[in-house]
Amino acid sequence: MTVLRPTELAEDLGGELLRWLVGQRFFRTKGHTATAARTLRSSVLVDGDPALVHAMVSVDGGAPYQLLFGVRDHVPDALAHAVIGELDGRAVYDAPQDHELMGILLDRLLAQGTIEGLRFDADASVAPGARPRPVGVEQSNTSLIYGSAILKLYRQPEPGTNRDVDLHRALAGSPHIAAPLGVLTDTRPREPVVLGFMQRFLPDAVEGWATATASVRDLLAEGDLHADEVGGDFAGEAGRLGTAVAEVHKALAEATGVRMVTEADLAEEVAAMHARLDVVLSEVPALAPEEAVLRSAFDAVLDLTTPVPIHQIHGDLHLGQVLRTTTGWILIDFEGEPGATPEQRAVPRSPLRDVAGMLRSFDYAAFHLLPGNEDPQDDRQRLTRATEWSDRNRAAFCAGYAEVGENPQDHAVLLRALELDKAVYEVRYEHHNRPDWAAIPLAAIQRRS
Ligand SMILES: Nc1ncnc2c1ncn2[C@@H]1O[C@H](COP(=O)(O)OP(=O)(O)O)[C@@H](O)[C@H]1O
Ligand SMILES: O=P(O)(O)O[C@H]1O[C@H](CO)[C@@H](O[C@H]2O[C@H](CO)[C@@H](O)[C@H](O)[C@H]2O)[C@H](O)[C@H]1O
Repeated sequence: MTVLRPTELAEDLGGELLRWLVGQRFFRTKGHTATAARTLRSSVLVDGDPALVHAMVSVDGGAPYQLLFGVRDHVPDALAHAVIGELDGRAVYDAPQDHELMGILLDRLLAQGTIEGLRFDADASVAPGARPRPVGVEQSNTSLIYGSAILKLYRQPEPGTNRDVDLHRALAGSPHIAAPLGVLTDTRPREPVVLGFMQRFLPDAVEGWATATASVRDLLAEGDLHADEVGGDFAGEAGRLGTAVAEVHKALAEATGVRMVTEADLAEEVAAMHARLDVVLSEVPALAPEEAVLRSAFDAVLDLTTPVPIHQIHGDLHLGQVLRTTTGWILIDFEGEPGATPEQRAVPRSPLRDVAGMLRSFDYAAFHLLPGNEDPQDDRQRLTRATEWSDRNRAAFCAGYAEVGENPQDHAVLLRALELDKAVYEVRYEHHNRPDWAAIPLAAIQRRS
């Protein structure tokens, strides 16, 4: 049985596909109307009922998205929510949600190596026959768990080398990463595109955000106790996390090279901070009162005289990018700064940028339960406790980091500028994605500026 017209599946689905796409978390151009989808490349990976079509689809001429379409005569109830549209009486749906098709896909790739231009290079330990399940957490790409392995399908993969894969390989052997197991590549374009990355799945892993926010909830529930008195105190974990991040930085510096920052690097960094602020100010007027203080915090970096090393870093570090396992902290997702071009992501940066990202995350964890509280008395008490939690864990993280690397607090001017720059980024992110949370980074800027 052949599948509809795979080379024009996106065009044939038309408005139905665009409506579905704009509602997906991986759709990057939020706030814009999508008007036309074009199939750049497609392959039929499974033919029959169900069928599986892999397609690279560009929306309004932008960088293509990796889409996997399932096609069935009758969609079972369990997949009804994944349906995108209907063509010639057959339902077309988001195939990563179909464990039957995703299981067949892995088996085919493992058996043949390359199928319709898609090549899977996998470690011998990846066994066929596993049926996947979804990760079940919010994410920017789409990951599937196949027994002891997890496969991340990049939804908007870039041509050329893939930073996530490269840095995991550079860190091979580190106890703070999940071991790389395989790479799925689209070999058809002149410059191959990494479509997927398989890693060891850590079944005992809990996201840092979940463990940190559980601790905050404990504290806020016990209004009369201090952060160091409640059972769920997080400071020990924050310290160990700081040490793990410093160890990853040390390994990255050794594996990818390190040099001292120059005046030109600093000037470029500061110019980028101002440019980001310009954009956010034009979109979020509530930030305007903080403009002068922010700009002077950024400019202070130009006068730095203490030497600062720069090298490849994680680039997007926050509590959602670290997993606590029974053997310690693991860092995941080395794709780098969100929204940046591959060239910008490849630029060596100060490891303090990652530290700043994590400090911002402690602040988020501490304050995310506060907005919307209507009792002003209660508000003051909870605000005090949240501030205490944030200060305690930020300090513990830096102390843990200083056991291996330089003490981040010895670089107060740069750290402050990087943290404020991250908060400015977050104001925009929240404004577009979670307006109820925009108050969290805004309040942080007001407190720290
Ligand atoms: N090796 C792993 N073991 C266990 N869970 C993992 C692993 N890698 C990722 N996860 C889970 O999948 C989620 C998404 O992974 P991530 O690489 O951050 O994807 P994305 O780039 O789509 O955000 C993580 O937050 C975590 O819950
Ligand atoms: O999912 P990504 O890694 O691409 O990151 C984006 O989404 C994050 C939210 O999931 C967002 O992070 C912000 O909120 C977190 C709490 O949900 C907090 O821990 C982070 O510190 C804060 O920056 C991130 O900014 C955005 O790029």
